[in-house]
Amino acid sequence: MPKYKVYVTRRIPKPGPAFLKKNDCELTFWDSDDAIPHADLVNNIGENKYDALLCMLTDQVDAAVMDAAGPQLQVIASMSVGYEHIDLDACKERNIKVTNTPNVSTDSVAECTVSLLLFVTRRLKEGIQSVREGRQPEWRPTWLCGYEVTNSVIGIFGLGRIGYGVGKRLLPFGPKKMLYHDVVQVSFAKDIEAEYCETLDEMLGQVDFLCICCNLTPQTRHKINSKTLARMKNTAVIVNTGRGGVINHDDLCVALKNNTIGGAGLDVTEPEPLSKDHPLVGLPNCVITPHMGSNTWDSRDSMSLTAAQCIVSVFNKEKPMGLVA
Ligand SMILES: O=CC(=O)O
Repeated sequence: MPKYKVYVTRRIPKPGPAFLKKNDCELTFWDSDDAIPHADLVNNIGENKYDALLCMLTDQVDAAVMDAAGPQLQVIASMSVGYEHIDLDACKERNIKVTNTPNVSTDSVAECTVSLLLFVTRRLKEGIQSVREGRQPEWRPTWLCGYEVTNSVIGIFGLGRIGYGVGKRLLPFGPKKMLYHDVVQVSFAKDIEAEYCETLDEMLGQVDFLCICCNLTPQTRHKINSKTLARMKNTAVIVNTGRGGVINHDDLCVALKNNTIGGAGLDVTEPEPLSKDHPLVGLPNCVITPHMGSNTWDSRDSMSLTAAQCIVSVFNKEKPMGLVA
């Protein structure tokens, strides 16, 4: 009989489940590629049935889930970097450990950020559409011109691992300046020649490219809004691979429509998924991808394994590598 029981809220890549099985765990899955509805999670987690919950960023893990699970539940391991979907206070009150999967999606998300940045600034969406719709004119000297990263000012909002990874990748393009804003100044910023801006406002007025790589917290929620957008250059491009909630989407839509900013590349939106009828979707200067920053086999296999390793570390009374709280 396996010693531990783990509830997994989705079908996930094999390395995590394989590791858990090797480490004396029996697994129960929400056997689907779609998210488990909250009511089903509360229902399925069953009192004192599970020692661990392996969840996704789409699962709202609140006190109701924890109470349904009962005191048997030792750890909630999210297969994600973000953990705003987990009620940390409720976990603390119940002495439940929370872990995430840092490091293993840094490269994939940083690569996605740079891809979006280039895609938007070089107006590739409009170019592709013109070909698809048979509107491609003969070569024209002033058609669909964008801006280069070379000699630009890049601003990184949130210089954690991913923000740093973005800076590292953009530095070889030869920007004029690299800036960052975060709650604290960090020493590794010098490796990417990034200067600290104590306030976001100080950074926004200067940047040609704003890369949003921060977490969603009460402090960052809707930090990009009509007021802050008004500080930006009308050619500036915003790329968001952090969390959709950092941007007020109504305000962004107005700014993009009025061309008071240049463009946006959004891998994360509010809400997710975004309806195809959302006003941002049809804008020529807005590229939206469906939260696929970490969609590489390397990242997803490692995220699965890391979440599993965190669970086993908690069982073994060791400090898990992705300990959040
Ligand atoms: O958004 C993705 C993650 O948090 O891992």
